[in-house]
Amino acid sequence: MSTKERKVALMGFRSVGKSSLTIQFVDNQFVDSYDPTIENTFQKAIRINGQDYNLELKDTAGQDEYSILPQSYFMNIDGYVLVYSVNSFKSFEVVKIIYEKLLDMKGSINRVPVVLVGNKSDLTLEREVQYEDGKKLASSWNVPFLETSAKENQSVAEIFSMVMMAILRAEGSEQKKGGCVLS
Ligand SMILES: Nc1nc2c(ncn2[C@@H]2O[C@H](COP(=O)(O)OP(=O)(O)OP(=O)(O)O)[C@@H](O)[C@H]2O)c(=O)[nH]1
Repeated sequence: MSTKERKVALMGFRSVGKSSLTIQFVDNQFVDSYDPTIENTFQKAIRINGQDYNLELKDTAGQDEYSILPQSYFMNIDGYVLVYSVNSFKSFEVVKIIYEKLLDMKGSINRVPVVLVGNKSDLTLEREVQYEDGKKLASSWNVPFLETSAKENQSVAEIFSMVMMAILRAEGSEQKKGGCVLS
């Protein structure tokens, strides 16, 4: 079977760990230093239910509540990973604003595959956003939710299998049987 292409953008406030999650997933590495992203694209081969995909990941520059999102964040993107960090209430507020902007741009958000991610779950003493708050927000959007740690490689691969499953569901091509297998 031939390889298919899907494109996913990671969005969220500055320094929530978008690059770290991407690099952990693509290269199995965690870098402690902080280097703000302008924009980066990564590729990863992924297999879901026996089908090979080339997943293109667009690691965007961090946004804030005032950011005007460029057209390129909406064109040709199949799904979105919206990231906040559990030690930043501000980043949780910003992710809500980004979602609203996506909704405005995409129109029919119900068909736009989104996964909500609360990263830096290892920072237990600095936590400002509770698991339940993330869960509630995701439920109100009707999207999957995960808490992750790029640092400890907790639930990182799951983000990308979840977004792929959401994309396939939206396309109506999800296979009814069999689990989701990453390789
Ligand atoms: N403790 C902890 N630190 C993390 C985690 N993920 C990222 N970091 C750190 O947080 C800082 C920012 O991470 P980045 O991955 O650069 O964040 P970003 O969202 O890509 O940032 P922008 O490029 O500004 O949008 C870095 O110092 C990372 O090492 C995590 O899961 N746990």
